[in-house]
Amino acid sequence: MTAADGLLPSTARIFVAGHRGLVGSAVTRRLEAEGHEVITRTREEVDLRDAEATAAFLGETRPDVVVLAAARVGGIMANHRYPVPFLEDNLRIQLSVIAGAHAADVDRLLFLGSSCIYPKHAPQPIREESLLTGPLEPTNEPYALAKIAGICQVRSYRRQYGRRYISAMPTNLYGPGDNFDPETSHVLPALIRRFHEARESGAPEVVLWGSGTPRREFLHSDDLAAACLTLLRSYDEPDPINVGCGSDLTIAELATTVASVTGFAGRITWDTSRPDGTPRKLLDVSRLSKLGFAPAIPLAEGIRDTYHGWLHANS
Ligand SMILES: NC(=O)C1=CN([C@@H]2O[C@H](COP(=O)(O)OP(=O)(O)OC[C@H]3O[C@@H](n4cnc5c(N)ncnc54)[C@H](OP(=O)(O)O)[C@@H]3O)[C@@H](O)[C@H]2O)C=CC1
Ligand SMILES: C[C@H]1O[C@H](OP(=O)(O)OP(=O)(O)OC[C@H]2O[C@@H](n3cnc4c(=O)[nH]c(N)nc43)[C@H](O)[C@@H]2O)[C@@H](O)[C@@H](O)C1=O
Repeated sequence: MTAADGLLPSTARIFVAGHRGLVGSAVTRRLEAEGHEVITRTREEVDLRDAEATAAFLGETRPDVVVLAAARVGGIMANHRYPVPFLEDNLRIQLSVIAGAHAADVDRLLFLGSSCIYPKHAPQPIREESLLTGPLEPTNEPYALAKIAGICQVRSYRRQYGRRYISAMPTNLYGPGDNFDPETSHVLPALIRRFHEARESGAPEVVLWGSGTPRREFLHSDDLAAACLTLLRSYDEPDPINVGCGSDLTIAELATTVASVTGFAGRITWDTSRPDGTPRKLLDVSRLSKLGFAPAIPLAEGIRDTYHGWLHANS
C-alpha cells in the first residue's frame, strides 16, 4: 500500500488486534460488512505482549493496516486493584504491536487510547490540547500513563519514519459482548447485571458504588466502530482525536435508565466507600464532527440492545 492508494483502499487487508473484545468485535463486524479482508489471531495463537511472536506473525501475514484494540481493560475497581498489569500489559502490547507493524512495513495503524489520559480536572468538554496539562485520576493512572506512552509511540513513528499512524481517544464504551463481571466491569454492564439479578430475585434494593454524582459520557461500540472507519479513511495527524457522543449524564441518572430498561422498581442506594473516580470527563468532539462523524445509537436504545444481547448470551 502506498500514499497514492489513499488512506484506506478497499483492498486493504486489516489486522484487528483484540477481535474478541467489545471494540475489536464491533470493528471487525463493520470492516467485514464494508467488504474488507480482516485478519485475526486469538491471544492463545499470538500473545501480543510477546514482541518476538508478534513481530513474527506480522512479518508473515504483512497486513496493510493494523487496528490496535487489544489491551488490558476494566472498570474503576479493576484498575484500582490491578495497577501492575494495567500498566505493564498495555505497555508491552503497544510496544510489540506498533514496533512490529513498523518492522513489517505496515504504513497505516490506528491506536485506541482512552479519555482517562486527560487530567482529572481538565476543563469540560475536554479538548485534545488538554493532554499532559495536569495530574491524572489516581484510580487509573497506570492505565492512563500506558495509553499516553502509546500516543507518544505513534507520534514518534510518524516523526522518525513518516508512518501514517494515528491515535483515537474514545469515551466510555458499552455494547453487546461487554464484560459483565460485577467486580471488574465498567459501570454500564455492571448496572445491567445488578438490576436484572435484583429484579429476578425480588431484592428490594440495589447498592451501587460511589456517590452517583460523577458524570460520564457513553458511546455504543457500533458507533465507535463507525468512527474508526471515518478516522482510517480521513484522519492523518500526529495529535490524538477524541471519539464521543457529545453529551453526558450522572451515574444516578444512568442508574434510573438502566433500572427502567431492566424492569427493577426497588430502591437504589450508594456505597460511598467505593471510589467515584474522575468527577466528569465529557469529550469535546468538534474535530471528529468536522470529519463528518455523528453517532447513530441513542443511549436508551443502546442499553436495551446490550441488555437483550446479554440475556440471549446467558439463556
Ligand atoms: N471499554 C471501554 O469503555 C473503553 C475502551 N477503550 C479502549 O478500546 C480498546 C478495546 O477495549 P475493549 O474492547 O473494551 O476491551 P476488551 O477487554 O473487551 O477486549 C480486549 C481485547 O484485547 C485482547 N487482549 C488482551 N490482552 C491480550 C494479549 N496479551 N494478547 C492478545 N490479545 C489480548 C483480549 O483478548 P481475549 O478475548 O483473549 O481476552 C480482547 O479481545 C482498548 O484499547 C481500550 O483501552 C477506550 C475507552 C473506553
Ligand atoms: C473507560 C474508563 O473506565 C474506568 O473509569 P470510570 O469511568 O471511572 O469507570 P467505571 O465505568 O468503572 O465507573 C464509572 C462510575 O460509575 C460508578 N459505579 C457505580 N456503580 C458501579 C458498579 O457497579 N460498577 C462500576 N464499575 N462502577 C460503578 C463508579 O464508582 C464511577 O463513579 C477506567 O477503567 C478508565 O481507565 C477508563 O478508561
